[in-house]
Amino acid sequence: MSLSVSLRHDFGGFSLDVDFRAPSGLTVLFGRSGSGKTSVIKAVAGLLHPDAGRIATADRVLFDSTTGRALPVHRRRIGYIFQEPRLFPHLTVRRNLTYGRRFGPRRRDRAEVDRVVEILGLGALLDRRPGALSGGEQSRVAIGRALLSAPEILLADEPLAALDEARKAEILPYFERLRDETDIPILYVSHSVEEVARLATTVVALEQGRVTRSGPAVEVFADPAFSPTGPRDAGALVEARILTHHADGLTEVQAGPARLHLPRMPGAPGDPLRLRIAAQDVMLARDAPQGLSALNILPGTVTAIREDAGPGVLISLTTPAGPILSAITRRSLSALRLAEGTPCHAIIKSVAIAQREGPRAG
Ligand SMILES: Nc1ncnc2c1ncn2[C@@H]1O[C@H](COP(=O)(O)OP(=O)(O)OP(=O)(O)O)[C@@H](O)[C@H]1O
Repeated sequence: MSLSVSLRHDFGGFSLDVDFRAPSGLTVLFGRSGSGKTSVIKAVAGLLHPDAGRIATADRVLFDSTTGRALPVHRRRIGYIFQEPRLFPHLTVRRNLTYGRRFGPRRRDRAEVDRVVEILGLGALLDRRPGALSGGEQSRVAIGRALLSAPEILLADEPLAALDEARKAEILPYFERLRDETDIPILYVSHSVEEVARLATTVVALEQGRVTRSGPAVEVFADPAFSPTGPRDAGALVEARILTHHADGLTEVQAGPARLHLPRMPGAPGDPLRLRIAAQDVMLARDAPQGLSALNILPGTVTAIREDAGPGVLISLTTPAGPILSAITRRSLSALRLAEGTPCHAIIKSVAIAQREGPRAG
């Protein structure tokens, strides 16, 4: 299932003109405050009538300005997760979850409730009222309620913004499970690079009402032109799987045909990991280095160079582990005579690799 969004709208002082596809998985609408993220979400939900455009899933048109079709909000089959949980304080968790839906005693209904309760780890909370839940638990109930509205699309507008770091860490794994275990497209608004790096299957970057970059998260993060908070924070994403935990405290992972060593990670052999390798933590060498303390050395080829004002440059390279970014100085760029197509070696300090894609919740 996928969602395609094409819309134009003029607010007077601000205009929105976007065109993107959200395949199944989690698509992060990413951008600064005022870039138009919420307006896009509202248009998909039916709360904003764009001047022109078309919004459709594979089998349903929600809005089409050329035919005049505009499904009302309640017929769009959308689950909406807000920043605030907005639960009914006088109802139990169970009744909050099923509110507004006629859940009968049918086996299928019960199985659906059970599945959502399991995914979100709500089993022990069902008879409590929201007042007796932590902020993170309330958020999980709100996510469950959105899922149980049988949505074809899930919209989440900065769902973690109101939570502290500990609560965010508690909820993130549940979004990972939703992404991996449901096949509805999830449109997720965020301006946090960490959330995007961790959750996004697809990234749609917005600036002043326009899409500046969109595509699979791994490709977008490997683009040296995509450094939303400046080159200092640039970093590539690498998809990997745990191979072995070694006795000396290192975990060995497989990334494509390459193997990397990282500080011990929780998780079992076979578990997937998404690694973020900061460009600042990757050095480059023309020849295969010898006698270095760094454990991870990958052969690569330069694919793009971004030079801005200032002493730093960002280099993108293809490696067997996937695309990697490296931040080096302009001086090193000329000393190493790097250009597109130059073969070189990326040296990654093992401690530079962070961010586990789990732990599995529930
Ligand atoms: N109904 C409206 N009338 C006029 N201008 C509007 C309206 N709704 C939004 N805008 C303007 O459109 C721009 C984008 O707003 P939007 O809420 O979509 O941004 P955002 O990226 O979600 O921002 P934030 O991260 O702060 O929530 C802003 O400049 C806002 O002032």
